[in-house]
Amino acid sequence: MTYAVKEMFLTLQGEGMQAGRRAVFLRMAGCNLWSGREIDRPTAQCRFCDTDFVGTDGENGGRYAAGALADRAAALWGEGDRPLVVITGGEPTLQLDAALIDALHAAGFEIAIETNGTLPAPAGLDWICVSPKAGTEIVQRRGNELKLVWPQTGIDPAALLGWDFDHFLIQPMDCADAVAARAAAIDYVMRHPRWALSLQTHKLLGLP
Ligand SMILES: C[S@@+](CC[C@H](N)C(=O)[O-])C[C@H]1O[C@@H](n2cnc3c(N)ncnc32)[C@H](O)[C@@H]1O
Ligand SMILES: Nc1nc2[nH]cc(C(=O)O)c2c(=O)[nH]1
Ligand code: SF4
Ligand SMILES: [Mg+2]
Repeated sequence: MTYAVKEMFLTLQGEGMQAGRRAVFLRMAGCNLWSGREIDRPTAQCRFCDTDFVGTDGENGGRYAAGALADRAAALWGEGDRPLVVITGGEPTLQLDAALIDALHAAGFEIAIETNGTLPAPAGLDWICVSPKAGTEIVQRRGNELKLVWPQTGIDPAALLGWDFDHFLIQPMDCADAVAARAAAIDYVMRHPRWALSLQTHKLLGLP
């Protein structure tokens, strides 16, 4: 079994409740809600994606076996305790399995995942962030944080509050009208204080 990796790099977690932590980002190739081709964006299930997850041509990209992938992540982490890997994509649940989780744990990592929630997250993860997309069926209804990109039509945040998450976050959509999206997100949180604002701080900082 090998994993198709778009890119892997060391940065700060930019989003959510763990924002600011040093982390190795492991971006898996491919997604089940969009092909990643611009020509398909208008008809995709998820149309606001800010990420290139096509192919394996990025920094440290390629096809890896579990042990080799964990070794490369550990090399990127280098020295320093509390190593954290954030597995994202694309949609990481298309590929992530027990063998890779075991290899990353054996290398000493805490493992966080960023997922759209349409597929079950495998057992053994240390942090689960689910980011629901309007019009999709979410099967992963428990985790550490639920991070809703806003505004999205066709999804009622109030209906998500019954799910089993510790944190409910609203993240402004990065889009042509990002100023309006930010205002809408602030307005939502001000009127619904069970939600907190999540910013994409890496973009503000010029980090990957
Ligand atoms: C690129 S996705 C990859 C992981 C997974 N496929 C998902 O959607 O959660 C990583 C995170 O970025 C968020 N995101 C994607 N496009 C965005 C945008 N234009 N503005 C704000 N957040 C965005 C997603 O909702 C998700 O929380
Ligand atoms: N720095 C940084 N933080 C992030 N948090 C979630 C990201 C993602 O694309 O999943 C992301 C990302 O792409 N970069
Ligand atoms: S589900 Fe995630 S990776 Fe897939 S298109 Fe949407 S934001 Fe991008
Ligand atoms: Mg990103």
